[in-house]
Amino acid sequence: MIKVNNVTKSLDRTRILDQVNFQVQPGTITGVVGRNGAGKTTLLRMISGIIHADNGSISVDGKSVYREPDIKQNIVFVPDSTDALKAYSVKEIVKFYKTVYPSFDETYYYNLLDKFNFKKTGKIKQMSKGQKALFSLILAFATNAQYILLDEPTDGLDVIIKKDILQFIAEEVAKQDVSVIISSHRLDELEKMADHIVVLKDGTVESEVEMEELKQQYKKVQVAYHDAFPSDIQEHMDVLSQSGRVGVVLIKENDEENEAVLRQYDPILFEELPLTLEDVFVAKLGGDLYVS
Ligand SMILES: Nc1ncnc2c1ncn2[C@@H]1O[C@H](COP(=O)(O)OP(=O)(O)OP(=O)(O)O)[C@@H](O)[C@H]1O
Repeated sequence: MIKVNNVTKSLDRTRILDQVNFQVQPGTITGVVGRNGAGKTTLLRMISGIIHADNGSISVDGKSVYREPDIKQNIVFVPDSTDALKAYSVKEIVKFYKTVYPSFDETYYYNLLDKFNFKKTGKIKQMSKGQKALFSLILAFATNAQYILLDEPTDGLDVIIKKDILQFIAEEVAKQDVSVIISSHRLDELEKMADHIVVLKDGTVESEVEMEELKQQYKKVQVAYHDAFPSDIQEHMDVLSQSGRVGVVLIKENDEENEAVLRQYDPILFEELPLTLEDVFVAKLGGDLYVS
C-alpha cells in the first residue's frame, strides 16, 4: 500500500502541494485528476522518491522511499516525456533497466514488443510519439514492480493509440498484481478504469471518490413535462441540464422525497440515464470541470 500522509512541498518558495493525504490499495488503479499545474507531476515524483517532501511522509509497503531506497525496485515512474530514453536502443534499455529492476522480465518485454509490432532493433528516438508512449508502458510493466506511476500517459495522443494504451493498462492490471497511479486532466478517461479517484486542486486533495460507491450513491434521471419545466425542481435538486420542457437531474439513490417532487407534475418521460463521474463533479463540486 502507498500512504501519502500530510505531504507538503514548495518549489522556488511557492507552495505546490499542501497537506496532501491519500492511500493507494494493492491491485487497484488510482486516478489523480487535476488541471495543468495542480501538482500531479510533483506528487508522483515525490512518491517515486525523485524529490523529497518538505513535510509529511510517504510510505510504500510501510517503507520510506527516502530512508529505505530498496523499495524503489518496487516502484516505477513513467514521466510524460520519453526524453530520458531516447539515447537507448530497444535492446540497450533492457540492460539499464535490469540494473535498477532485478526482476525485469525480458520474455514478457519481447513478447509485448512483438504483439504491438515494434522492431527489436533500433533506437527509441526513432519511434513515433504514440509508439514511445506505448513502449514506455511496456517497459514499466516488464519491471515487475508492484507500483507503477504514470504521468499523463495519453496526453497528446490520437484516439486510437489512446484507446490501445488505456486498454493495455486495464488488461495488465487485471493480469498482474500491480497498483497503478495515473495522473490526468481527463476525468472522462479515468472514470472508465480507475477504482479510486483523487482530485487535486491548487495543491490540495479537493475530493476523493470510490467509483463503486459513487455509482451506488447517485442516479441521473431525464424528465420531460407537458408544460414548462417546473421551477421548484431546481430548488430541490441538482439540475445538470435543462432545455425547454426536458431536464436532466442528479438525485441520490433511494431519494424518495425528490423522486416524488419530480413525479408530482406527471412527467411524460422519466428515464434513468448512465451516470458519469463528470455529472457528480459538476453538480457537487461547483461545476468545476477537469475535462479539456
Ligand atoms: N522545478 C520547479 N520549480 C518551481 N516551480 C515548479 C517546478 N516544477 C513545477 N513547478 C510548479 O509547480 C506547479 C505544479 O506543477 P506540476 O508539474 O506538478 O503540475 P501538474 O499538475 O503535473 O501540471 P501539468 O498537467 O501541467 O503537467 C506548477 O505551478 C509549476 O509551475
